[in-house]
This record gives sequence, C-alpha cells and structure tokens, in this order.
Amino acid sequence: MEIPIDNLWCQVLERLQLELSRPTFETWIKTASAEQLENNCLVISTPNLFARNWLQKYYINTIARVVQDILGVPVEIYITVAQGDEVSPLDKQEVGWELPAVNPVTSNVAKNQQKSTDLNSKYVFSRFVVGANNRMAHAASLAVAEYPGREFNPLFLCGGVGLGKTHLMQAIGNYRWEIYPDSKIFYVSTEQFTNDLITAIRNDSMQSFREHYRAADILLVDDIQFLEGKEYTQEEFFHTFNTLHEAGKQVVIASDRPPKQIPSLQERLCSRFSMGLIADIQPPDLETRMAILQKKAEYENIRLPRDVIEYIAYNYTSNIRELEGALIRALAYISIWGLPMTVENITPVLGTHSQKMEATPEVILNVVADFFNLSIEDLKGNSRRREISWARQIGMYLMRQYTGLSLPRIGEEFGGKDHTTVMYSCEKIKQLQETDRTLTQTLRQLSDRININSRYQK
Ligand SMILES: Nc1ncnc2c1ncn2[C@@H]1O[C@H](COP(=O)(O)OP(=O)(O)OP(=O)(O)O)[C@@H](O)[C@H]1O
Repeated sequence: MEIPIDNLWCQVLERLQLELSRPTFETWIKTASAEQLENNCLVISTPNLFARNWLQKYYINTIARVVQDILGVPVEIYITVAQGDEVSPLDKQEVGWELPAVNPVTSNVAKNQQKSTDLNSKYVFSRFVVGANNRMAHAASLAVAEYPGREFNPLFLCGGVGLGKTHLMQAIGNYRWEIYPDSKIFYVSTEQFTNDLITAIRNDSMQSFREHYRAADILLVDDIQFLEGKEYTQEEFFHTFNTLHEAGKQVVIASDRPPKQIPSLQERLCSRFSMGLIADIQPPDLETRMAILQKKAEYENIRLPRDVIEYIAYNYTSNIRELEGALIRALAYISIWGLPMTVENITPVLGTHSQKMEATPEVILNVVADFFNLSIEDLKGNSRRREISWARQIGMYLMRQYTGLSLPRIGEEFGGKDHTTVMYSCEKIKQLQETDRTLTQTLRQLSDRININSRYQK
C-alpha cells in the first residue's frame, strides 16, 4: 500500500463519480475526505453526523469495494465526523431520525461474500409498493419467486427507466435466497454478461464461463436491450437460456422495451423471450408515488408531513429513482440548514421540477397583477418603478414555465418587450429562487393560484 492518501482519495472520488448519481455523489461523497490510511484501515471524515450515518448505512460497502480495487487488498473503512464525534442538534432533532449503529464494514462485506449473489438486500417485496401501474408485474414476480421454473418462464419485465424492474427482479432472488440459502441465484446485467464473455474468450476459458452461467437455479438478467447489435453475445446467451430453460430453471429478464422492439435481436431469442410472460410497468399515478415516499420514510424512521409528500410526488412523475432522489436531497437540505421539514423549506432545493400544469398568458397576467396589487396595464407598460418591474420579471418567468411560448412571444404578451429583456428576467428569477426563500414562497403561491385559475378555466 505505497500510494499516498490524497492520491488514493482522488482515485476513489473519480471512480465513485462514475458509479453514483450526481446528487448522491455531490451530497455524500464529495463532502467527505480521507484522513488516515494505516494497517489496512482507511479513516474517512464527514462534515456532520447525518452525513456519517448516511455513508455508513448506504455507501460504506461501495467505498470499501472501490478502495480494495485500487489497492488490491481488503481495507477496513471507518467513518468519523470532522472535529470530534459530536452530535449536533442539527443532526439529531429536526430530521427526527437516527440511524442504528452499524458494525464495521468488514462484517457487511463478509456477509455479502457469503451470499455469493449480487443482490441488494433493500430490494424485497415488502418494500415494493403495488399500484395499478405495476400490479401485474408484481404478481407475476411473486408467483415466480414462489414457484420458479413453472408457467412464467421466462418472466420478461419491461418498462421505462427507474420504474422498479430491477427491484422486482432482485426481490425474486432475495425471496428464494431467504428460503434456500444454498440456491444459485445469479443477478447479472447484460453488460456484465458481455464482459464475462469477452474475458472468457480472451483467457480461453469458455468452458468455465458456460459452466458458471448454466449452473444457475435462477438467472436474473437486467437491461437485456443492450444485447442489441451484439451478435456473439446473443448467440451465447441463446444457448445459456436454452440449457437453463430445458432444465426447468427460472430465467427473469428486464428491459426498457418489449422483445419485439429491441432492434436487431435475433428472431429465435425474441420468440423465446415472449414464450413465458411479458409484464410491463407503467409510470405510477400520484397515489402510488405518495405511497412510495411514505413507505421509504417509514423504513428510514422519518416523519414526513402530508403536504411535503404531496409536493414531492406531484413534481416527480415519471421515474421513481428521481422521486427518491428528490426526497434524499430534501432531507439533506433541511438537515444541513437545520430547518423543519416543510414545503417552503424544501422548495429551493427541489424547485418546481416538471411543472405539468399549463396555463394561458391571460391567466398568468391576471394572477400576477392581482397578487402584486397592480393592473395588467402596469405589467404591459414601460414603467420602471421597482415593484412593477419586479412583478413583470416574475410574470415573464412564470409565462415561460407554464406556456412554453417563445421569448419573443412572451415579450409581445408584455406589451412588446424585447426577447432579451424576457430572457434576462427568466434567468434572473431562476437564479434568485435558488437562494431567496421569500421569492420561492412567492412563486409557490403564484403557482397555486395559476393552477387553480387554469382548472376553473377549463
Ligand atoms: N413500486 C415501488 N415501490 C417502492 N420502490 C420502488 C418501486 N418502484 C421502484 N422503486 C424504487 O425506485 C428505484 C429505481 O428502481 P429500479 O432500479 O428497480 O428501476 P429500473 O426499472 O430497474 O430502472 P432502470 O431501467 O434504470 O434499470 C429503486 O430504488 C427502487 O427501489
């Protein structure tokens, strides 16, 4: 272990940046630093207890794996809080949660190694919220978990990004593994399968590659759409599939689209993928999104006010990973600033993401004029009085958000203003709302009024 600690940490950061989502990396990893590396033990320091607990709970194994990869030896990771291990009020009370003490990483790593599968223990059926969007996929997965290799073989799960395919697929594996810890459950991404194949060809070890995959009791293959254009991998996968299927072993496949829509997928694979059950997952409705947030909060022992759940669920509609990411960001933000969990407090960090409601320019002008106690003529006119030009800038920003009109068209709605004026206003309000909480609140109130007025107009 000759490598200087700064250099090691830089490499760790580079690797984690590629592996983790941006919010996760920025919030938890980038703020940590490596303090000491001695006797195969790496001490990492975090800015507060909240961050320490979070890293300890969710990322310690990932960090340990990456460090081990770089150093070539297993390393124990200890996570501390900078400036002494003190609990600040911010860490404990406002968030209303405390994570249980976790044993040193070695015990977790050892446990995962014993498990010999690559399953995430969070992905279990009890943590999966069932709604109209995924009822069929959930029921089929549970059936497969209870009776693998029977009627739904293969089970083909398909649906858009971040909608729970991996969760369900791994839930099948975890369920079986709980009952039969000796069963061979392989979870593999198509990319991993391809890489293993390439390595086997390179090392002249095709025999062991085949023996390995064909020994599975349950084979879970994620992101099968990446077979597209990989002729040789398709060929090899076809034989693996056939061997397992003929032996009555269960195959579960996930994809972002149905087999027929995967370009250049061999016809024989396409028909095999379709011979069990194809179950699709649609984006969840508002109630299901709220239930997902609620469940997540319960698991983490966090109390979330209903309007906060509604707010996040309303704004993040099509990807559950993003929905969860929004909750994590909100939690981090209120924790760091020591604020109570309210909609007003989390708006700056979440913004008005994916505002779906549409409104007419007329509604926006009316609402803004009314809110600021001005007339529509004031908004359309050329007065430079501060309160008028402030209301005008907010109006332009909202019109851009709600109508999708071009900058010149918005200029026209405001009495023939130049498009650069509109652009400047939109940028200014967008930037200010990140730091100005009064403005964020104002925008929220205006948005509520616009939504209500638009509803009544329809
Ligand atoms: N119905 C659900 N209930 C609870 N959590 C869910 C549900 N659906 C998805 N999730 C969570 O959303 C996140 C993303 O889900 P997952 O990774 O399974 O999506 P995916 O469909 O496999 O996405 P990708 O196509 O990007 O691989 C996970 O943390 C998962 O636990």
